[in-house]
Amino acid sequence: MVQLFLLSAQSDRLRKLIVDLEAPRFDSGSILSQDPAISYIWSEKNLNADQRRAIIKILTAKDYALILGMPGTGKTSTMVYAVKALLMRGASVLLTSYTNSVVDNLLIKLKTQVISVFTTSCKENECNWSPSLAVI
Ligand SMILES: Nc1ncnc2c1ncn2[C@@H]1O[C@H](COP(=O)(O)OP(=O)(O)OP(=O)(O)O)[C@@H](O)[C@H]1O
Repeated sequence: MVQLFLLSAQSDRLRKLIVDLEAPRFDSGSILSQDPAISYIWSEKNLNADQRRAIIKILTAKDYALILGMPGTGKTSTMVYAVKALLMRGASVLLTSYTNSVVDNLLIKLKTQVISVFTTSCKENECNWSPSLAVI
């Protein structure tokens, strides 16, 4: 919150987004890049076209991305693959929600999906558990 009141370029940008409701920006150039996270999303067969497009938006967001969908349309599943793609990039991910049950559902799905990302950092039976995923 205090960031909004500071005199810096970053705070100025935050004020434009939050107070002036300026539209968020997306990096259209990186869609064609060699980013493994984007390649992974293009190749993931369990995603439909809308889910894939939503995750590409998340991965190319310069400010933020909002995903909107009717109940049961696959938002939670989309977030699982988005989190996996972000972790591939080495990003830190904070999961939070208005209700505990939404976070619980996400974690149940992440349990089967994200473990493989964590285990890639295992060497000789010693795992370096990454603190990249935080849950509130
Ligand atoms: N691409 C897909 N192909 C087939 N089934 C899918 C796909 N995406 C999601 N589903 C299935 O659709 C159902 C609803 O998905 P999900 O829970 O992700 O939706 P949601 O939008 O988060 O739902 P809610 O709004 O109720 O929280 C689940 O059974 C999920 O496995």
